[in-house]
Amino acid sequence: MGTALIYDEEMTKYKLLWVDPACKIEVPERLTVSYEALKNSGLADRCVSVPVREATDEDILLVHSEEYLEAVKKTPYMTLEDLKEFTLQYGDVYFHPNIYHCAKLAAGASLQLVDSVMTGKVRNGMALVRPPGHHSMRSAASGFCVFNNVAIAAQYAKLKHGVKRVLIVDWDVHHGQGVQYSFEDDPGVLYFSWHRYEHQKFWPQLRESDYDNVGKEKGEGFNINVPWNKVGMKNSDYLSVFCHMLLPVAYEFNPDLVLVCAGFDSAIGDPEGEMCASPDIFAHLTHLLMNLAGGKVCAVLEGGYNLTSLPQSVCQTVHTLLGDPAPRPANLDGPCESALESLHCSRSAHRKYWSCLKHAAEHPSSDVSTKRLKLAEEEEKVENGEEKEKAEEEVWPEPPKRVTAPVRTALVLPDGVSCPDRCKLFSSSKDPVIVNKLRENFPRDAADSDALTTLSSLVALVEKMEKNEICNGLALVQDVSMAMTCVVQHAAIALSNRVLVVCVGDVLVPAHYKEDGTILLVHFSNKEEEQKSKYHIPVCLKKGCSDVSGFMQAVLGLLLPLGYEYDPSLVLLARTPDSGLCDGAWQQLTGLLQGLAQGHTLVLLQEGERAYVGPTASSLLGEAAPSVGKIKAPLLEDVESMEGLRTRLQVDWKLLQTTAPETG
Ligand SMILES: NCCCNCCCCCC(O)(O)C(F)(F)F
Ligand SMILES: [Zn+2]
Repeated sequence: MGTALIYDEEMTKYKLLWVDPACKIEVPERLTVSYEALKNSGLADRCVSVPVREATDEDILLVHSEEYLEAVKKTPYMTLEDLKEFTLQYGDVYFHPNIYHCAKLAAGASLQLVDSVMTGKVRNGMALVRPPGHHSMRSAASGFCVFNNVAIAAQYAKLKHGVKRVLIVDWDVHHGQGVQYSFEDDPGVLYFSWHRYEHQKFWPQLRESDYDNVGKEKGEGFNINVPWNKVGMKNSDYLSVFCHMLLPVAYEFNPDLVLVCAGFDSAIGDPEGEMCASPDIFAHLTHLLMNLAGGKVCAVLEGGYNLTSLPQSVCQTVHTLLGDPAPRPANLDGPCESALESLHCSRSAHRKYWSCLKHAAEHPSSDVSTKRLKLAEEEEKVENGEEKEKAEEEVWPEPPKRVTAPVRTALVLPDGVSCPDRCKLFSSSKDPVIVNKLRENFPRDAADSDALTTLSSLVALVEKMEKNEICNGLALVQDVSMAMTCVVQHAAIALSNRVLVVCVGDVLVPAHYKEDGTILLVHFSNKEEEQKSKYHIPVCLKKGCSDVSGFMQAVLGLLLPLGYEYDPSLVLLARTPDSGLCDGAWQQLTGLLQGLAQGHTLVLLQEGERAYVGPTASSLLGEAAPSVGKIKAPLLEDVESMEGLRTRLQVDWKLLQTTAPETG
């Protein structure tokens, strides 16, 4: 299934008609440069074009009051003076004779997107709209927003498509207070937002945007705020919050639909956000959401004011929605102290609502306030001192070209095993160089020509992946350990780069691999094992991988952060029949890991597990993994051992941190 793209140039036909410094950044060019970038890169033509429609009164009244709608209906007939007058009653927003029409199109576009995804016409999609929506409230416009596009879409999905649980991820750099107000008492809508806050000094300067606003009544726990109390947040800060806050809760919530308030003012260069995350981070944020809700992800444009980073971020998002592997993440040097502080506070505030956070360390409330005071004082000093250079002058490298490999998924299968469609059967040309090298390294197995054939095919496959001629692969082998050793040896030498090896079940890990960081081995099993070193990490789950909750929490909170920080050029994923891992969790793992190494994932399955060829291939082809259902509380002893592992590892692996290091 494809990716919908919803855009209509009518939404560029309104603009600010008077002088207002607060609103001048919201210009029609935001939409035109974004759409042009999608056209010029060929991405638009790869999408399914879905037309906009006007939201009806009924649609709009799902969120807004009649009096507000009636008032907005009058604006097309207002004089300039009346429009100015009308605008004064709201904050940081402007009206225009054509904005009501465009606001109906923006909301209608979001509903068209929900329809296309919920009816299975497409798998996911993006709506490029203006005016944006997430600030507008039941009876008020705010922050360039007139109707709350995403809030209307969420209510519409519940009403028209019987969706029970909607996850709204708001990665715009401003707090979507309008969305929070709409759903704060609704356990059927989980709203997650990070936003520039600076201890309530940044617009809209609301006390209820802080981390302790968790929702109310039946909606308690279903509103997550992660305030950024400093500017300059980077890729590591964003990935940390996804891995340690959003994703664990999202998997526990188990949504039927994911809506994204896709604002890109959280990217580098934006005058509003003043953050430092690079545009390609949105490829990873999008990828990390795509195995939720069976892949039903609807991204709706919100903010984004730098006319260079905005189109780049939009393209990164659409590339990933189309299934193209994400580029390797740029310099992840660990979250900053302020981000860890916010992450910790948010996790603590939600401890009692989410079992995945139940063991998040308690945060003594006292020292937050003193800390807050201290930080605020420090900031005063800094501001008066140096002149902040303008965000517009920031420069950053163009996101790397995302070339799709000619072959997506290649399979090495023994005779008689059928190859799933859309996969390419692969066997090496019995390259004598490879065969001879194998004879040297595997004298005992050299006799067995089948093994030799398989191994030489594997080595040839890894070489094709390295050249990006093939994206990912799967092999059914007699002996997973031996195959893994062979690939590891070859990869470490040939790739002269880094290989992440993920073992599920009791695979005999390559004994003699070097300790030089060319291999990072993460081994999931139910056997207590001493952690050998920084690069050999045993993750012990009491009930092994049959405990989906423990396994998924370990994947999200340990494996993903490790993998991102390690930034391998190849991911080798091996499982053995005894692993006990269920299909869903296995496909989630295979799906999530494709966010690394430009999607170069090689899966090794034991001969006897040919039943896994199909499901694994579908995940390698980029199909969303089936949901694993509502994640329950992991076993206490598993949580304790994982927290212990995290504490030991975070010295070397900064993306594992979830709390600010204790400062004096
Ligand atoms: N320095 C100018 C002050 C601007 N203050 C208002 C900011 C509104 C942000 C709107 C947005 O980006 O959140 C949306 F997604 F809604 F468009
Ligand atoms: Zn914004």
